[in-house]
Amino acid sequence: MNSSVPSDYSEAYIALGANLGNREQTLVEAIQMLEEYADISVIRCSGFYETAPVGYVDQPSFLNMAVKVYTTQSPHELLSTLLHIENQLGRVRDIRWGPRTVDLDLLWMDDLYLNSETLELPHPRMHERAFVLVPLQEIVTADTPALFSLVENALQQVADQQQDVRYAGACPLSFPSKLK
Ligand SMILES: Nc1ncnc2c1ncn2[C@@H]1O[C@H](COP(=O)(O)OP(=O)(O)OP(=O)(O)O)[C@@H](O)[C@H]1O
Ligand SMILES: Nc1nc2c(c(=O)[nH]1)N=C(CO)CN2
Repeated sequence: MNSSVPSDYSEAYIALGANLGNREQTLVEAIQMLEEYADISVIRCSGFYETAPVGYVDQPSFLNMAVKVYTTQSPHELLSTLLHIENQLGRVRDIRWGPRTVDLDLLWMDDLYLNSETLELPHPRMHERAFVLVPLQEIVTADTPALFSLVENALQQVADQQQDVRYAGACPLSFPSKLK
């Protein structure tokens, strides 16, 4: 648990990915849409990473990144927010792990372990995906020790994937704090 998070707020980490359309613009729009919620404050944003598709490989390469937010939304509310933003940005679900205009996954929220029908925390596949771990490593600090160690350890396990994840530039957004 990160003791520097303002009281009443949760700390959450979100992975973003896109491999259809104007990927960079869509990812930026998704972050701006998150920031428009009065009860979500984007704290930190990784750079963009060009990544080879994993799982279903016959599809274009992805742009991936990760953001850290503070929020007073509950985990299920935040998941609904992410699904709503995906829909607003034109996400269509057909092939599992297939091409998408945008994907928003909730990776971690405080130090919660959840296993409900619609939400698992931490995200059950994050530790096996360099396209998640490399951007996440950019924004996680030792103030969040459980996540920090998870990322360090998991990255060693996926060292063979690291050539499939290439830094592609800084996030152009900055976030004046909305927190009181
Ligand atoms: N931590 C989580 N973050 C996002 N979705 C989750 C999470 N845990 C469970 N889910 C559920 O997974 C469902 C499918 O999500 P989605 O279509 O984005 O999967 P995917 O991105 O194709 O695959 P993957 O889950 O392997 O990343 C969501 O509707 C949601 O209910
Ligand atoms: N490189 C990359 N591969 C993927 C991605 C992704 O975001 N990036 N998302 C998937 C489903 O969550 C499946 N495969």
